Amino acid sequence: MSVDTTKVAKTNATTAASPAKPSKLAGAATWADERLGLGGVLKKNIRKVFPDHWSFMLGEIALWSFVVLLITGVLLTLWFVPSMSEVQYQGSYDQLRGIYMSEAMVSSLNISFDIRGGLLLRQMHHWAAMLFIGSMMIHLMRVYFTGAFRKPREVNWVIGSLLLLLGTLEGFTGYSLPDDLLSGTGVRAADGFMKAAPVVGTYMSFFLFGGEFPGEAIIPRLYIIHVLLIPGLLLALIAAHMMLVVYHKHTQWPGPGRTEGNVVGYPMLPVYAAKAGGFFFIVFGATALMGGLMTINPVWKYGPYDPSKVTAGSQPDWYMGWPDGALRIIPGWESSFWGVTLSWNILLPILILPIAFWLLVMMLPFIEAWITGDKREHHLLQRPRNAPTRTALMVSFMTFYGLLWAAGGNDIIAIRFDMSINAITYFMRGAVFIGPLVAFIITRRWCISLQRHDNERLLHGYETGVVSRSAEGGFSELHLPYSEEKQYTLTARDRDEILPLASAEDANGVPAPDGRASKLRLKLRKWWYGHNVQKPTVEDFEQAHHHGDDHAVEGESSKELH
Ligand code: HEM
Ligand code: HEM
Repeated sequence: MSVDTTKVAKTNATTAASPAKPSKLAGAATWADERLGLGGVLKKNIRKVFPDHWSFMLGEIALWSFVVLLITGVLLTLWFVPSMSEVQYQGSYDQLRGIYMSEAMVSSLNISFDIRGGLLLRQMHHWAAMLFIGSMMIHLMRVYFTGAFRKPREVNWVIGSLLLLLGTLEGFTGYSLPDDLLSGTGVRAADGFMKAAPVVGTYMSFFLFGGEFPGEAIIPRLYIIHVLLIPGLLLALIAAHMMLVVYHKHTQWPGPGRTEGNVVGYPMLPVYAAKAGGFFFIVFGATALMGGLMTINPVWKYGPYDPSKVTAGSQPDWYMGWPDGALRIIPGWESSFWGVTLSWNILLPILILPIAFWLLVMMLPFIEAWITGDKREHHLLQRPRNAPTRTALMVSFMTFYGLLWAAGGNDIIAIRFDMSINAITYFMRGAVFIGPLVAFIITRRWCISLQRHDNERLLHGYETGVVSRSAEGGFSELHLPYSEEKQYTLTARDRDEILPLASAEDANGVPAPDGRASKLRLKLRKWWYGHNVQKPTVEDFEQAHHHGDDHAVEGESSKELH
């Protein structure tokens, strides 16, 4: 383990360089350095220290699954034909031979049945897409739950939110490409959603489809968006995301020797590069295994897109499920103005809700900072229990998302559990509002009890399970103190402070222009920290250890308490 003691703010401070050995490699390096100035950049970063924790692996899974997507995607372009011209299928899949379909669908079938390793590639590409979006979401939660989005990492959070949006769009354009029944159903739904937009809707649809739906232009257009436009944007944003991780330095968990001003971990070279590089092969191997063993998107079963067939028995990829759920449970609200119908039942769940929810998630770091007034830099992570309101907020978002997602499968729930689809719809209409509220209350209380539990153990030691009987006949359980290291780690956190606001009035009693906002802010600030439990003071420790605590066994108190 190395400790990087440079101040975090001075992230790019250079260290003294050792003279390079004169060798062929050094000659080449000097040649490149003199022209590109890479030496300085490398010197700064090659020994950069990266802290270690299993949860930091989630961002890496997103990164490496993106690389797998790039590799498999580029290979797929060798055989995929993005054309809607109708041809007769003559390939080796018996059941569809002789049927007319688009060249795109024919090429997808050929990739699946006639090109050696083609099905593996398609399935690896699709599984990698699942892994990419899934790991990105779990990574988002880890960053949020541990407070890693706080100053100075807000911009990286915003970049991450853009990545999430673009990744979802990339997935949608991807599974629209093979032009099978699932693709067509999805694209047709997108056409309907667009047309629900007031005034510009029909124009947008005509613009995208190059005329009336479906036309002959949509697959080539989606293809360019899928293989060029969005991957280019993703690549640029991921590069910026990584550069910011290096620039800010990675956050770390508190522990002995770790402060807000240093980073404890392994150097980039050789340790971290080897670990991360090796991890790429694990992600690649896992995707290959899934692609090789598990069917995904069997386009041959659905057949080519046919507007007269309403259902393919197919579902969109899971990350599209939640707006679909909102669409399924919203009442059929519509209003008419001057002969124009506004379809709220589509506008709200598909256009307004996802954008509003995404904006809210993107703004979370700024909302929290506005409420708490905390302007400090944070490089030490927080345990979720030590930020009860924040943790509860994300759990309520997850509940909202999960319930809408379940509503997206209302037909499957109805069939599998032999239930009335109307009953499920009515239940979900209430549950999406009540569920998140209940989840919020339970999580917050849960976190606060966990905080109490921590304090209890810090002050009175942990239960050993050893019960002893006193001379008087009473029973008591032996408690032992935590190790000094653990005590330090548990108490290495700030006290929550409800910072005062600037006065709502000036010296002459004139109310400040944002007086109302300030009052609201103060109320929210008090609510945010609610009943949080603060870490014990030195006095608490002394009292617990020396004044009649039956359970506590003499132990060391943390010397790091403030
Ligand atoms: C974040 C990145 C990406 C995601 C999430 C993604 C997602 C998808 C998905 C879900 C499919 C449908 C696969 C299927 O038919 O089962 C697909 C198909 C395809 N993707 Fe991607 N993709 C990504 C990047 C790329 C890149 C970079 C390329 C090429 C440069 C590419 C090329 C293709 C091609 C050619 C197909 C059609 C293959 C076929 O279905 O037969 N993809 N993509
Ligand atoms: C294409 C998708 C993404 C990739 C490839 C990616 C990759 C990474 C990697 C490798 C790290 C460092 C290791 C780690 O902490 O896991 C990281 C850190 C970070 N990511 Fe992402 N990420 C992605 C999406 C997101 C999203 C959706 C968010 C949030 C909205 C986000 C916010 C952050 C933040 C704030 C950090 C710094 C965390 C810290 O220093 O503790 N990322 N990302």
